[in-house]
Amino acid sequence: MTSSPVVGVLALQGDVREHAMALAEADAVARPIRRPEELAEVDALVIPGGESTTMSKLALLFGLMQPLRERVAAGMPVYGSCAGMIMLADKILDGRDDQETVGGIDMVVRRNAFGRQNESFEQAIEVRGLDGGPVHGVFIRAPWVESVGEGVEVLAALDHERIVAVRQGSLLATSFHPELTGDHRIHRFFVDMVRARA
Ligand SMILES: NC(=O)CC[C@H](N)C(=O)O
Repeated sequence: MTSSPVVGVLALQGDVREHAMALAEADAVARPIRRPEELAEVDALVIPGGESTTMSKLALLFGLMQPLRERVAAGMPVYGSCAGMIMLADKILDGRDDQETVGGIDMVVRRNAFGRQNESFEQAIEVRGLDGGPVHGVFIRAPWVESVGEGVEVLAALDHERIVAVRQGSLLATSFHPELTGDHRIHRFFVDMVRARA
């Protein structure tokens, strides 16, 4: 792909603008996505942070859940941060009973895993495959990955224990919010994944 890939940002809820700006910095064309027709037109998608229960509800209401699953099954690259990570999990813990996910990554993700004492915090994180030193990890009522299946590559873990970044094929997920830091390396990494696939 020589021209810039078109990357949608799921715009039902959450920090859409920040991701769109980070994608633009990473040389992608960003577009907000609210309808299935819009989803059909993008090369890849970012699912932002926000509230996964609300996002799930709105995705069902807007008729996006099934098209999202179909595009993921067809290999569309997707990056999910925080609530977006939850949306990409095949299985979640501590979700709402009626909460659905898009799925695609063979992992079990626990919502709000860091608990009350640690609802929001920041920590430097070494991410596999990312040059230039650790990223500044911003965690806001963040999930962690409780377990992963064989095909999932662990890219980062806190204290060698809590998994906070994973990749499975063309799907990427982080517990933290790189879009809030001004460091666009994660978005660039994702846009490179999109280019590599084209
Ligand atoms: N910053 C976030 O995206 C928080 C995620 C939120 N706790 C959820 O369950 O969806």
